[in-house]
Amino acid sequence: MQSVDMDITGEVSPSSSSSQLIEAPGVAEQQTMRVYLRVRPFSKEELSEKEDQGCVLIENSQTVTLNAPKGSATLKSSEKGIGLSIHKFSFSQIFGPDTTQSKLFEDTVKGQLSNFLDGETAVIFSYGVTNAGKTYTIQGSQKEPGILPRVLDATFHYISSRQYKGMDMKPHLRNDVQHLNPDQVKQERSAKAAVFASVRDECDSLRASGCSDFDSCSSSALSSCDQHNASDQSDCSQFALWVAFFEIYNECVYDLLQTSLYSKSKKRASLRVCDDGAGNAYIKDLRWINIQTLSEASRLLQFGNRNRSAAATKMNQSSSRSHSIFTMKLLKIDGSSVKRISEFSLCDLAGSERCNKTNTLGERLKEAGNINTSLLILGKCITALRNSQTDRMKNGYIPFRESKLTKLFQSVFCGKGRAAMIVNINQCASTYDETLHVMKFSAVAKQVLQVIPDKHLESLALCLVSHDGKPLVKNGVIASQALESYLSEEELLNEEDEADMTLLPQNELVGMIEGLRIKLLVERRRNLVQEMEIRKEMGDAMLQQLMESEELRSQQIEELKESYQEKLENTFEMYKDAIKEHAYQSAMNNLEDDYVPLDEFLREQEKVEALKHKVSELENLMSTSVDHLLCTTQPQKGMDSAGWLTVRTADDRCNQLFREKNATERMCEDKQKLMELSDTLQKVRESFLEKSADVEALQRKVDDQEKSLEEALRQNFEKDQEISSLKARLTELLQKSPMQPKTKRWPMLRRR
Ligand SMILES: Nc1ncnc2c1ncn2[C@@H]1O[C@H](COP(=O)(O)OP(=O)(O)OP(=O)(O)O)[C@@H](O)[C@H]1O
Repeated sequence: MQSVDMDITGEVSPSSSSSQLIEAPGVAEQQTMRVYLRVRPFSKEELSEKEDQGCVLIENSQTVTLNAPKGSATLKSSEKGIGLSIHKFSFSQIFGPDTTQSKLFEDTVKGQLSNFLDGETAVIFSYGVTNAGKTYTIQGSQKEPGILPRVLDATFHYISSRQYKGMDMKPHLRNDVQHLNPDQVKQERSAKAAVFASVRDECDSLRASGCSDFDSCSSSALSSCDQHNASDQSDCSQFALWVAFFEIYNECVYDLLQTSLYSKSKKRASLRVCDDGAGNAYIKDLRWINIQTLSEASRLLQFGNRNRSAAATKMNQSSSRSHSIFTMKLLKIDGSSVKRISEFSLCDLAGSERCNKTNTLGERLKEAGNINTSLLILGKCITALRNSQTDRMKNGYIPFRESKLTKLFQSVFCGKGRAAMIVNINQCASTYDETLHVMKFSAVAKQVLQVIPDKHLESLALCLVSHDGKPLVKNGVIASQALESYLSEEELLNEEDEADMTLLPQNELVGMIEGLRIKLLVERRRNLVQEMEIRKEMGDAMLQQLMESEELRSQQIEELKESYQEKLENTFEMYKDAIKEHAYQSAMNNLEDDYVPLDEFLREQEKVEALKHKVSELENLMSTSVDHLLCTTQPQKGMDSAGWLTVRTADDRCNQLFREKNATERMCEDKQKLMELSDTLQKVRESFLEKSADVEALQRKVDDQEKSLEEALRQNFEKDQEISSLKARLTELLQKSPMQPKTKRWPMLRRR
């Protein structure tokens, strides 16, 4: 069963169309934030992997339907009755897979570009999951240059003959200009030359290999910009274009145009985001380079990209995990003064899906958390802006200052420029759930109203704004409540966030800030003392608690060890006794009656053999004697006394033989008995061997028991050692603890 969800924001109504614009002459202009959708085509690999499952259906130029494919979490949830399987969204304009880069530029950025050339500030976010085409949209390829080369090309086309060649006026802070002296100009030129020198060789080889180089990009798409600004051509102003390229990775800002960045040995330094004293965030020490041709711009972009991927490789990350931002500042110069500065930033945001991955660990977890933070805060800011705009009574806090990205573009969201978002999606079934998340985020962004003050009425005076972009000074009077929230304790203690106070132009403000600085110092000192006291107290209490629990634990372990040892010893003794008893009983049962020592048995056997031998000899002798006797004892007629003597002798001999025969028969009986005895002995011997095998098996069992006992004792010993090393470490840590006054550790201590 499928159900249809019509997003509140997705309903196609005249009010939500791209052209929503409320304007009154001389008054601020209001319009919803432009959110465009770009659907990239399938790659060959994706088609062969059957990623094309009709998940994305473009209904018309403003409405798109997402159908959850098989296996997606969305479909599974909808089958369980949670959520829906079809979602409809509307956008300012939708660009299908066949859209060319030039068409995208024409329909999305060209308006922003005109405003930029006209003196306004603009920012374009390229948002989406990894591999959705964000970088392709911003940078493009050599054949199909993206938005950035087209904006640069159009800008150079616009300022062509009115290029300001001197490099003595340089962007400073967020909206200011610094006038450079000849020495500084020289330094500026040599710094620029150094960057180009290091990138020249590589660019030549890149060009030779046909890699991305928008130097040769067509300028046909830009002709209408000239017409739009035709009126400007008439005045004699000149223009200087300065660019910066940086990335935000793990909530740290890195300059991508620093030559030292490419060094393999050096750890790249992160830059601070500061406040210019007028409520505008700027990146301190960010390198701005004055460019005068498209070729220079192309080389800088390549240099930055190379730095980005080199840093990414060094840190084993993917460049898609950082936000990369290319910013242009256009200075309109009249004689020796700058009439206005406009800014155009293109943000290639990190892949949004990283926030949802839960199987990340260590560095990756931190990275995912930080990407999550800045995208989440961007989402929170956009939602809070939308809420505070839809509910007039609501004056909620907008967390711009919670991430570097939103802090940098706070002023744009608060009406000092125009923001637009190009949402990039692929149509792959495997990334459907992430794509849906992106679409939901975009739907909220599309509801944000942008209030653009009429530039002619805009005051050139510096103006402090609070978190939600509201001025802190109204008609020269400081809104004390707003100021309290602006300088909250949290912010005061955040060293990274400190503003460059000395740069404020108005004396009263400087005085006020000086007062606040003194107050801050006093507060800090008080906090530090308090912190040390509490730390000491907590440390002592913790140490005491740890010692006690440690003692208790050692006692328990000792007792446990003893009881185990006793149990094992008892069991061992029991086994030993049982085996002995068994062996003894078996031996006694079988050997008690029949036991004949082996030597005796062998001697008896020898005797038997000797007797056997003697019996056979006697038998032979007897048979020969009888035969002889029979022959010789036949009474013969006329036998004399000698003959009778012979007969008598024979009788004697016969008697002797008879006696000998009887003796032999007795011996035979003896032999028989001995044979029986031998058999019995053999049986006893076999049974003895069997019992011996049993005894051996039991012995082995006992040996095994002994080994496991030894193993248990060894483990106990190792645990003992571990406990003592932990004790030592704990003591060491506790000794160190009170010496490190880190405020950020307090929540942990409090939890305990
Ligand atoms: N509109 C398009 N037409 C043709 N190819 C495109 C289009 N959009 C993106 N691609 C191609 O898709 C691939 C991914 O695009 P890309 O690198 O711009 O994505 P990404 O969102 O920036 O990814 P990551 O977040 O990883 O940097 C690239 O090979 C790119 O050339």
